[in-house]
Amino acid sequence: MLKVSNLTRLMIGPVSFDVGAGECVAITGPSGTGKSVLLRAIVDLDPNDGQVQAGGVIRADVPAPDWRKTVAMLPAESGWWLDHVAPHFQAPDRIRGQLSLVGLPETAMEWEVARLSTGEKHRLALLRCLEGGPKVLLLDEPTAALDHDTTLQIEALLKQQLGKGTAILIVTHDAAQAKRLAHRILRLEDGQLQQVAA
Ligand SMILES: Nc1ncnc2c1ncn2[C@@H]1O[C@H](COP(=O)(O)OP(=O)(O)OP(=O)(O)O)[C@@H](O)[C@H]1O
Repeated sequence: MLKVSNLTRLMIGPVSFDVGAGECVAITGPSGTGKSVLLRAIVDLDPNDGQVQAGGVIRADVPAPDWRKTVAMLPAESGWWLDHVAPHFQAPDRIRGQLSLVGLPETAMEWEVARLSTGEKHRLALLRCLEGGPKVLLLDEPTAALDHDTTLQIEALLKQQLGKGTAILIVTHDAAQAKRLAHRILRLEDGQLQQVAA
């Protein structure tokens, strides 16, 4: 589903790897090694070299906004540019019914952004990422701000996505989470990816 070939950006690469439909690959590695830089390069937020394809779409052939409909990224810090939650979604009424999947009440759609906790922002941003039905999800420490039970709830949602055939590349420092979710674990160190576990 996701095919990365000879990608280079700053201290990374060239790296090549695939993530299949319905497959979850975890990226681990020391702090500052370039895990977020790698995700940002794949989603084409920063200049980089190499070829990236997703679901048969070649990144170089489509405008960036179309690419990001196919490959959606949840950054470590999500962006919020309006005062309230609802207008950040394309179809807030439809998403309202999904808030319980991330442990939030339906009223959260009406909340002011200024009151959101870090974990609430993360959970809402994940629903926002999923709204467009991306084929590939890039997740940068999606549960870093969450308690254990909510983390498991988010993981259940991610497993549902995997069941639908979404490919997931997740950066996590949580070895137990990588074990629970990932089919393969890659470690990024010195600019290169090494498979560390099946
Ligand atoms: N635009 C940029 N220009 C130059 N250096 C950058 C840029 N963005 C990030 N870096 C540097 O690249 C390195 C890797 O950053 P990155 O955020 O990818 O680390 P990480 O592996 O995700 O770390 P952590 O686990 O702490 O989140 C850091 O030293 C960072 O300062």
